[in-house]
Order: sequence, then C-alpha cells, then structure tokens
Amino acid sequence: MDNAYKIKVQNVTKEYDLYKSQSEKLRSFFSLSNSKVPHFWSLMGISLEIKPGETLGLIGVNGSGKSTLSNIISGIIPQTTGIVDVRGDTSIIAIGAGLRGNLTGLENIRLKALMQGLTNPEIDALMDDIVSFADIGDFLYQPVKSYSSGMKSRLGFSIAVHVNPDILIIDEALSVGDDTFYQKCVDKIAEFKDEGKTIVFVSHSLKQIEILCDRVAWIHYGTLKEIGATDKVVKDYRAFTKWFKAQTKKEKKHFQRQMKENQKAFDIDAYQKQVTEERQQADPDNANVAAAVKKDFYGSVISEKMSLSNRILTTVVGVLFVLICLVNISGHSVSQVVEHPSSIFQPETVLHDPNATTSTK
Ligand SMILES: Nc1ncnc2c1ncn2[C@@H]1O[C@H](COP(=O)(O)OP(=O)(O)OP(=O)(O)O)[C@@H](O)[C@H]1O
Repeated sequence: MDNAYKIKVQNVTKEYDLYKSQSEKLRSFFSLSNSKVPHFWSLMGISLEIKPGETLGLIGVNGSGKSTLSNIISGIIPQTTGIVDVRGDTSIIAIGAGLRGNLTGLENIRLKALMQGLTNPEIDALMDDIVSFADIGDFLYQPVKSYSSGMKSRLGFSIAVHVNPDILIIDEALSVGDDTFYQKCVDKIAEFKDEGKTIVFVSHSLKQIEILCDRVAWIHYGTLKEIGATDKVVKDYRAFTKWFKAQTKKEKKHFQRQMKENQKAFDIDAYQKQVTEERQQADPDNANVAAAVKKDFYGSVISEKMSLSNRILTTVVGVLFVLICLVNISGHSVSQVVEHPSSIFQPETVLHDPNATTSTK
C-alpha cells in the first residue's frame, strides 16, 4: 500500500440546498426540477494530502468551510463530489460532537467508546482516566444537554483522546475551556504527536496553530487558498486579515457578499470540465481521462439527491399506495373501482341494491 499519505482529499465539494422552509423542501421533492432552490457550495473543489504523523492546521475566516471539511474527513457528513481516503480510525473533538444530549456524561462515554470499537471491559478499564481527565464532577451523572460548552468540550476531548484513535480531528474544541484545561489538552496533543498520530487541528487561534502544527491549510470561502509550512501560511493569512480589517464597513460587506455569491454561482459541471482538461494536458495520450475524472468525482459518493427516474418511481408508488388505502376504506373491490372510479369516494352501501337495504327494515 502507498504510505505517502494518511488522509487524501481530492476534488472535494460540498453543496447545500438553501430551502426556506420544510414545505419548500417537500415541494421540491415532487417537482421535476429543483433549479429554483438556491444552492450554496460550502466547498468548491478541495484537494490536499495529510502525511502520517503530521499535524495539519485548518485556518480561515468564519464560514470558510473548515468544519465542513473536518466533518467530511471524520465521516460525519458526506461530500458531494470527490475522493476522501482516510487510512485509519478517526476521532473528532468538536464542541459536543457526537454527544447525545439526553444521555448522561457517563452514558455518553460508554456509547462513544463502543462506537469507536472498544469492548465493555476495555471501557471499564479506561473509565477512571476518562472521568478524571474530563474533571466535570457530578455533572457526569446529568444529561449532557444541561452542560455548558466548556463542559461538553472537556467530556468530548477526554473521550476522544482516550479511545486511542489513529487520527485525531480537533475542531475549535480548545477555544471554550479554561486555561488549566487548555494546557492539559495541549500536553495531550503533544503526547499524540510524539506517538506519531495524525492530527487535523481547526482553530481561529493562530498562536495555537503556530505551537501545534507542522503545516497549515488556509481555507478561503470554500477554496484551498494556500497550503504549506506553518510560518509562511500564517504570515500570509495575517496579511489578509490585516488588509481586511483596514477596509471600510461597506467594503467589508461588499467583499463578503461577493465571496458568498461566488459560492452560490459555482458550477460543478464546469469544474469537472476544468479538471478533465487539466488532466488531459498532463496526459495527452490517455483517451480515458474524462471517464476517470467522472469516476473520481462521483464514484465514491452516495448521492443525497434522488435521480429524476427515482423520484418518478417513488411518486408512482406513493400514489398507488394512497389508492389502495382508499379502495380498502371504501370497501369496494378493485374491479368495482376500475369500472366506476368515482365509487372510491362513496361508501359501499350506495352501490348496493336499494331493495337489499329495505328488506332489513
Ligand atoms: N447544513 C447547512 N446548510 C446550509 N449551509 C451550511 C450548512 N452547514 C454549513 N453551511 C454553510 O457552509 C459554510 C461553511 O461552514 P463551516 O461551518 O464549514 O465554516 P467554518 O469555516 O467552520 O466557520 P467557523 O469558523 O465560523 O466555525 C458557511 O457559509 C455555512 O453557512
């Protein structure tokens, strides 16, 4: 096996439909085209590799797509297109990620550890360490929905680092804890790095990024703006934020609106065409480039949207189901309803011989 990377993300996009309401979502299901629903591309073609044992930082302004990318790598949400190859078990630490609000802290520890593949005796052996690292006292016996964000982060961090994952994904989890807990987490992350584990670290704190990361990827409104050595990318990002802060309020708004408009107008087919052309230029003798690109884009994703034929089939089955229910309720036989379709809305007695009913008097 090629050990050059631990995580590979290639041509990854993520599209969201911006429905205004649940009824609009339902309407769009039954309509043959959903072109009227505005789309938003949270990621517009991200490609990067993370090496084994590397700590990669993800930086970028609010809403740039960092959590979307880390959630796709963790397998929490699917990508719309592209390849995501993760070679190992991941454990994500985001504020409250994967914690069930109705379960107590203790129950959440067991559930998350079981989901991570640990057996009950293994969990029993780890329980004291997890509880003491989280250090949330009697809240352990309370439902997680009553926790503050700091407490959720403590519990989530403690579980995630004790289940011994290959790959640790930390999304802003250090931003809500107090200083003592923060230091404990930084020490634990350093321990993980020493053990050669791969870490994806999402943070707005450039100081934390500088301390912990070997390389940094700057995600900028759904695109990968830059990836490389920590000091270089952080320096460029600082220059951008300095430039942005120097803009007037109106200019800032205009810039942000422009960026979001680009994300709404993104054309996935044009992007696929562009990738195909680039690969054709690099490999002009290969006649199968277009098919290979199509496979890379859609081969490993499960479509979240139904194809037109599936939608028609589902609608037909739904209508048939309703008709069968109506036939049942009306009390007529199917052949009667086929002969007199309107009878489906009339009670069975109306079709009977009136003499039959008078004879019972
Ligand atoms: N379920 C969703 N439906 C529609 N849009 C979404 C959804 N989830 C995220 N987005 C949009 O995708 C974009 C990227 O969001 P994401 O949370 O990945 O950004 P981020 O870089 O992690 O931001 P922050 O630094 O504020 O945490 C945002 O514009 C967000 O509004």
